[in-house]
Amino acid sequence: MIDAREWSRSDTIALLRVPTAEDDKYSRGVVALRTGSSAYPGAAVLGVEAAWRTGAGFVRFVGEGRAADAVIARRPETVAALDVGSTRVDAWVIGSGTNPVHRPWEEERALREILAGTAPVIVDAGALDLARTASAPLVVTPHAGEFARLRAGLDLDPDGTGDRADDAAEVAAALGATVLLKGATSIVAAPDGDVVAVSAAPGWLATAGAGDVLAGMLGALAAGNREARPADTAAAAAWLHGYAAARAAGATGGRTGHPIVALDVAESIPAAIEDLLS
Ligand SMILES: NC(=O)C1=CN([C@@H]2O[C@H](COP(=O)(O)OP(=O)(O)OC[C@H]3O[C@@H](n4cnc5c(N)ncnc54)[C@H](OP(=O)(O)O)[C@@H]3O)[C@@H](O)[C@H]2O)[C@@H](O)CC1
Ligand SMILES: Nc1ncnc2c1ncn2[C@@H]1O[C@H](COP(=O)(O)OP(=O)(O)O)[C@@H](O)[C@H]1O
Repeated sequence: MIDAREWSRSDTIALLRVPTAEDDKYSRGVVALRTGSSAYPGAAVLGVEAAWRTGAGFVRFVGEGRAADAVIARRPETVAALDVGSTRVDAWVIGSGTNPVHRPWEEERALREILAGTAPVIVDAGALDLARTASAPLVVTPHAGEFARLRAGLDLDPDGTGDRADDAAEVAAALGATVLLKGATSIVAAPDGDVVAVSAAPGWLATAGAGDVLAGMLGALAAGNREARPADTAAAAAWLHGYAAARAAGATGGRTGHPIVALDVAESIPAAIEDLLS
């Protein structure tokens, strides 16, 4: 049984970058999201909002129709187009708000190209089935239901051993990728066998769209920390996500707090970062 180390507030602070006079919008990190769909346009909005609020210098959205319109209506700072061409991308986010059962072949081809690239890719929800085909550095972000499906796709017992750290480490080794297994306590397993547990979040965070917010945050942290280990970036994103949720819910300092929605978490990220840096 793996003994997962608990990820801390100070571990998270070490991954937060304060921009300097030498920075520009590109050096702060360019995130591209290929997320959302006509069925789930909101997931695209949540991820884009979270990426901006986590401090990305440039957020691109790849898509069209309802999702692209909703993204631009909420965040006109975003550059939306049908592809990124040869422009710089420091990290990709794919899969949130998509369903592999309804994936057109052009979409699948584009996702496979991203997964064959060199920039790190955050693989969420409806793109998880493609993770095993990737050569790019990956962080996969399944919830418990998606994790069981991911294991089945790797010919592993979907139920695992019941020990989440062991089970996540097994998937990380099988994929050669970092696994962020979400839950009340999230587990981050690196392909080298290192496992940490992240438990900064209040129960109020169990709300639809919270995972879409996390994917956008992780994209921004990965884009801004290109030298960091993907597992450290993933753990820092999960901790900051939990802390931003606690702040949004008024559940810090031992207080019980109140209900929140996913967009509240994204909006609370800047103040959460300010707290950590002061
Ligand atoms: N506003 C938007 O646009 C939003 C868009 N979204 C997008 O929707 C898409 C579908 O994502 P999804 O997670 O809702 O459904 P799916 O992956 O099909 O699995 C659901 C089944 O898995 C099981 N299950 C077991 N454990 C579980 C757990 N811990 N957490 C959750 N489920 C768990 C459980 O089975 P049960 O336990 O009920 O038998 C459940 O019935 C995806 O693209 C996502 O990005 C959402 O983010 C919402 C906001
Ligand atoms: N009981 C809980 N306490 C704290 N955080 C939780 C709890 N349940 C889920 N979470 C967190 O909420 C988020 C839910 O993500 P996910 O299931 O992907 O939702 P969605 O697909 O609707 O965006 C994850 O970050 C997870 O760690």
